[in-house]
Amino acid sequence: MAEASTAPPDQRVPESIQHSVLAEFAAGVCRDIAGGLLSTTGDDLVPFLEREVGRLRQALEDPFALGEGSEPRHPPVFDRRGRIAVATNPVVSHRNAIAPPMKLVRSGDECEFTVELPLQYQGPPSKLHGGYSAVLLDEALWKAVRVNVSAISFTRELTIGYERPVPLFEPVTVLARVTEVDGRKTFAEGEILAGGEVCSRAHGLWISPRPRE
Ligand SMILES: CCCCCCCCCCCCCC(=O)SCCNC(=O)CCNC(=O)[C@H](O)C(C)(C)COP(=O)(O)OP(=O)(O)OC[C@H]1O[C@@H](n2cnc3c(N)ncnc32)[C@H](O)[C@@H]1OP(=O)(O)O
Repeated sequence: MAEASTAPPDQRVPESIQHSVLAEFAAGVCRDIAGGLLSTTGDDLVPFLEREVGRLRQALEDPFALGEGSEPRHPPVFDRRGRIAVATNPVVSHRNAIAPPMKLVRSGDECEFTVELPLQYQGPPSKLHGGYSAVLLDEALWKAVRVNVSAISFTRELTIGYERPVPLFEPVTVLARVTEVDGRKTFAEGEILAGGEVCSRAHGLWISPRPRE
């Protein structure tokens, strides 16, 4: 995700707040369509699609129906070089239709996220696809590293243990923390929990690139 910074004085805000709200709403409709296409069949399919397209059309005609004064969660920002950057992150960005999105609820020595996964993330029936558990944990552990280590780091190793299936359609918690910092290397660990029980565990290594010569 781009690092937020103050916009240079000679540049305008990249888009109005209402357009950012609209873009995030549209991403939400896309998510609902993605899930609905997997659970809606036969004669129900066309009315389902009409309903979803209708929600989008109504929002386009009357953006204030989305809630006057509502704030976008991830509006475009200016990066360090003053360029407009959309938050593309495929796990947390409200603007990215393939992100669930996972929400950061606590940040510090330990980072805590919450997320509810719909049908498009299914592996076994009503359970999360294992590869997607790794995606959630990679993001959460990376965030813990980002919050606690000043240099940007990239995932070098990630090991996942699958102890119980992660349920779909209910809130799950993802926890992450740094365990050791050794020069450019940062080690972190974390878990996915459902109903207070650990479903998956992860540990891994994040490395910040060597400074340029
Ligand atoms: C402007 C930027 C904005 C960025 C925004 C980001 C948004 C991200 C969004 C969220 C994204 C979520 C996250 C994502 O998805 S991040 C994306 C997925 N990750 C990647 O694409 C990373 C690909 N890999 C690399 O680019 C390089 O390998 C990096 C830069 C990571 C390191 O390459 P470099 O060549 O520098 O290092 P090295 O490989 O020689 O190793 C260095 C040292 O480490 C030691 N070592 C290795 N393995 C182990 C081990 N298992 N236990 C103990 N030690 C180990 C090794 O022996 C060596 O030791 P020494 O010889 O120094 O003593």
